[in-house]
Amino acid sequence: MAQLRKRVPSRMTLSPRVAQSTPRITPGGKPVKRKSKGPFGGLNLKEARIQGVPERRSQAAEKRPEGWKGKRNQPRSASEGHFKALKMQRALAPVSYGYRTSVKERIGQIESFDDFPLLPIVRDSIATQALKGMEEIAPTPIQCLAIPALLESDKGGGKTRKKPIVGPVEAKAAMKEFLLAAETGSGKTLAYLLPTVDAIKRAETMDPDVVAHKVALEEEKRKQNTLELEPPPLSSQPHPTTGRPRAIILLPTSELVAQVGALAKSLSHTVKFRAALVSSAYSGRVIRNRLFDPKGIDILISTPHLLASVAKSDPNILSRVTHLVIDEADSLLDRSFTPLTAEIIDRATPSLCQLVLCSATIPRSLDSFLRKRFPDMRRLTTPKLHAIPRRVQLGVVDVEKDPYRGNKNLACADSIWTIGKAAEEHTISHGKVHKEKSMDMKHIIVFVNEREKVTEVADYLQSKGISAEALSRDTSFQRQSEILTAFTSPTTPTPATAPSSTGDFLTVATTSPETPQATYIPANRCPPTTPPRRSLPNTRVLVTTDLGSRGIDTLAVRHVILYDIPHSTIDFIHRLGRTGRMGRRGRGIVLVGKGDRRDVVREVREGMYKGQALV
Ligand SMILES: Nc1ncnc2c1ncn2[C@@H]1O[C@H](COP(=O)(O)OP(=O)(O)OP(=O)(O)O)[C@@H](O)[C@H]1O
Repeated sequence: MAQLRKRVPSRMTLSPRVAQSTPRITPGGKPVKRKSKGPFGGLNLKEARIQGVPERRSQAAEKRPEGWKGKRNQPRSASEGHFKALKMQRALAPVSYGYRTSVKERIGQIESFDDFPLLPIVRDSIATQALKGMEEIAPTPIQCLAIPALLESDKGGGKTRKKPIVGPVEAKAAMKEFLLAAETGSGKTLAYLLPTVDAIKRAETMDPDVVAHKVALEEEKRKQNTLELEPPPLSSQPHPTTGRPRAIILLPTSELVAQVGALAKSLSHTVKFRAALVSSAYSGRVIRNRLFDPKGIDILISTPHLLASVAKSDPNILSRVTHLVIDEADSLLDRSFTPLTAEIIDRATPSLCQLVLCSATIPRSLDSFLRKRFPDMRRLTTPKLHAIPRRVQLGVVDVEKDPYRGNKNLACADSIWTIGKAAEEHTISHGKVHKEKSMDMKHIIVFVNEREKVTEVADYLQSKGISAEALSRDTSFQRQSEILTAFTSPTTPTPATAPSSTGDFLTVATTSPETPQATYIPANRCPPTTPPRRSLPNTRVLVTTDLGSRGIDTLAVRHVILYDIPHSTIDFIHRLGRTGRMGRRGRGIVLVGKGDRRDVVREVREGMYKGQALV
């Protein structure tokens, strides 16, 4: 037995080679793979290779959010991850969630315009001029961010830029650059205008030329009074700012020049500065008289086209500019405008103290242009940038379904009739007399993608008894101003008195993520098909292209119809931004037909419902 034990080793004894790896080469000379599967696959291993149990993650990995797939594949903003169709287009530059949160906290600390170190005369003019007639005035988020930053930079604070990266001329050492970006209708104009006016007024007392001119004027006046001579024309010398403004505001269209110009003029009545507006809407003589008024100009408001052509014949026009504002910067720095705008910036740079760009959207192309050209630019963006406010609801009309069967014009007319009739019923149900009906006048903007379509759609709507106007580049400036006046004066009820969000919108389904493709249920009445025997007396419609989507302060507009699906989220934001301005409610209706990107519409709608920034 003892002998037997010696010859047969115990079955419980491990092989002395257990820790050695399997011979790598077979007798035939081929490499051998260790079998890891099978019932004995896990035996005789130095490490337990247990499958299905996650390895311990590194400290850095533990900090990363769930579902992290590497930096490149991650959404760069909080909302980006939810959009699939929109991600294909990716039109907008992302703004991080962390930045939005930190800005929100900063904004929360400011409650009143009194919190800004504005000159008292400028501060008082906000209530008496700029926001006349409004009760309980408070700064909006972009005003909370921009006004203190721009004022501080004028006093010498903040980052400065030494030299331009691109451009022929060397920059003055103290030039500071800002990008103001905030939702549509959020008061960006005042956000840059108030600090600019403030800076102009402060500089006035320090400009030696202006001081000398003032002294000369007073001297002349004194002489006239004492000698009692026949009054000669006052000072033969024009003001130092004649033809050489201190501040310039650039806007893409004549309509916007008129709009911003009106605001600047209203402030000038109390703050006492000279604002001049020039655009192609005015004759050559008017432009010349305004630019070379012997009393001088403090702020010039113009389009880049006009200013560039003036600068060609009179380069001095840009020689004293200390403040340059490029409003609607996403348009003025797009492919078509950039050469003109960039040339103006370059020529003004030697004297510039402050360059301010302002926009409701930061397209990716603008983002990369700015990073290259103005790497030190300070970005002031609001927490809700690129989000369409939740108070704007979006309904979808399926044009392919009955009764439209692919007829978009018919669907558009029927939507307008529904809105108009609902308003009429609302007026009647509230027992208003005929005279007061004008109070409930509905202003609707219909957006089309192509200029050629503007007149066609307007004509069709007119044939259906709807008061529709076409507004395009072909419309004369005079006519454009007349049409726009009706849409820009705030005749619609204020939010406090506005009808309920469901009361006057009978047939278009409201925004809900559960029914993103909600179908338009036509009203019981048929839309008019014969020449208009009926008409909508309380409804005015404007049919336009992108021309009417930028910057126009259409306070009276409660409804926007997207006849065509906008080409990008940028256009969605600007077009829907014509309604729901400054805290008002608004409705959008999008007409979806054959071949239209329903997935894009669905995602925009979902994003709006959740209050997310679009991508
Ligand atoms: N602090 C404020 N309180 C109330 N209303 C304000 C305030 N600031 C501006 N507004 C009003 O808000 C409206 C929209 O302002 P503004 O045209 O400057 O918006 P915006 O942000 O430039 O819009 P868009 O991006 O469409 O150009 C104007 O009628 C303006 O008078």
